[in-house]
Amino acid sequence: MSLQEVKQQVLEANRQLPGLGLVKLTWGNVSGLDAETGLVVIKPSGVPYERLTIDDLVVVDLDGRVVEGRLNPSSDTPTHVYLYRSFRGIGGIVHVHSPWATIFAQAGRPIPPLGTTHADHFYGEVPCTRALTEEEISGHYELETGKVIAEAFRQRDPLAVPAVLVRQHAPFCWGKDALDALRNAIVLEEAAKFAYHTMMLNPRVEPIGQSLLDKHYQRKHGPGAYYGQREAAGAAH
Ligand SMILES: O=C(CO)[C@@H](O)[C@H](O)COP(=O)(O)O
Repeated sequence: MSLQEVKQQVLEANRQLPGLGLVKLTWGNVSGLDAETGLVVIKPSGVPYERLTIDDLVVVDLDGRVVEGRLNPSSDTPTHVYLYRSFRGIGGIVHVHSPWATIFAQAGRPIPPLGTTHADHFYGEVPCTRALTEEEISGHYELETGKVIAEAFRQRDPLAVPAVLVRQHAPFCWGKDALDALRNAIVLEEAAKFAYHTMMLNPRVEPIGQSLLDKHYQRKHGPGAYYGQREAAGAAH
């Protein structure tokens, strides 16, 4: 994918956020990585989505330095570039304040796999990070947010569970590109809503078993994926 194509995808994904109910005002941002150049395209800070144009997007390097663009990049840019450096193989990141996932983040609770909706996209629990320390909050906050996310994935595969809840903040999701990351953000919000109500209805509910988790995750992911049409096999749905 060329840098121009990454820009187009990042613009499209950012502009879809409000209509999908994933953000209010400007409470979110999407970025995409051009693997060929190692450059990241990200939304400008504080610009309403409906006014966003491709020329407003900002291009930064993997250290977060602006290489193209007349506007300030998203305030969360240090978090995005830290995750691109930490999680090999991801090509898009979405940060939103979607209500149900944000409720879990504020409560400091992970989202357990309670059903196949979850299992189709996340191979296990979606973790919640620890809270940032006073020192981390008063330091380089957005960089420290990236570090606390990476810390939560020391024993997890970020490609198998492409989402996290940042405690007392909100979710970050990722994928093979910006639109794939957006799909994961959509599913995360649904999984969070279903999990919240399921646990309210049945406080003793247990996570699904390994066999159902394997079956549903592997229908859409990996060499044996058979969901959808052949040309889309392996693509996220
Ligand atoms: O997490 C937050 C606010 O809590 C941020 O996501 C902003 O709400 C979006 O910032 P910009 O991308 O517009 O700088």
